[in-house]
Amino acid sequence: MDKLTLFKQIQEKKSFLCIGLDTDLHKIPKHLLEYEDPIFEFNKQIIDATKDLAVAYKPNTAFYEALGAKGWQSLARTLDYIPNDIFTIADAKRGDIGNTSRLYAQAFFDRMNFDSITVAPYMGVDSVSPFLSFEGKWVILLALTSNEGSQDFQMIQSGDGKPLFQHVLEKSQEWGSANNLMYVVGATRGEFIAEVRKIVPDHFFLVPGVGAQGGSLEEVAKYGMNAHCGLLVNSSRGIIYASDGEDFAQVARDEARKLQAEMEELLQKFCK
Ligand SMILES: O=c1ccn([C@@H]2O[C@H](COP(=O)(O)O)[C@@H](O)[C@H]2O)c(=O)[nH]1
Repeated sequence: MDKLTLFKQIQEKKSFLCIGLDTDLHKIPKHLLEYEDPIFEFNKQIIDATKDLAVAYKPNTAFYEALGAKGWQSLARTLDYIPNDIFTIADAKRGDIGNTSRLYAQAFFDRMNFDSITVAPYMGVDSVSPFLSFEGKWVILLALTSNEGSQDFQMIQSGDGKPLFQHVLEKSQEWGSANNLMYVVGATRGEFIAEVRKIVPDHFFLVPGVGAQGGSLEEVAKYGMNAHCGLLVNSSRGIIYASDGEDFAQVARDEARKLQAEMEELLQKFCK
């Protein structure tokens, strides 16, 4: 999916919501365990209940990989079930020496046909470029993550006074463009979102950290939105585990709807 198509979806749905499918056998409603593939059944019902409110779905691959071959199967079935006009993100945080990265890219882009994958920048250009060579696909590079440990390396200042995340943003612009490269910027890092936006004015950000991690959606939109919205804001647990009863899909919809309604107002206010 290209940038303008993504923006069109955002305009039509009045939403920049990404729903995280962090589906855990221990957290899904007990009655689903009777199904042959409970993970897929859960995802299917969440997708059915929210597909008019979300512009992206983001399965975090760890939740599927942990289940071995069966988990990979549930992931593939889930991906196939997501409507074609909704952007898909493999939150896999990959990156290795070039020939290995190429195989990761083949796995997620050819074998599974995800639109995008999250990639760690730490190993540099040859670890990221193989993902960028896939026409029509996106790399979402970890820039400033939402977790506490982001302080450990991403905030370290080099001799020129710039934090490491700034080097990641600047250097990686030599590798890709706003048409195939997005950045992960955590909602919990509100104070830095404006700075990041100055460095990469046109790129989309994938913003995790609202909901369960406590980041502010209003702040993210105020400091991060650009003329094409430029934001995909993710919520996983806050939506998919809002109820563990038989009503889980309806309650997930209610939570997604609350975020979408807020997003509609924020788009009117800041998307200029
Ligand atoms: O900086 C990052 C990068 C990725 N994540 C992932 O996003 C979701 C967040 O889930 P919530 O339940 O909405 O907190 C999860 O898959 C993380 O692995 C992140 O949180 N921060």
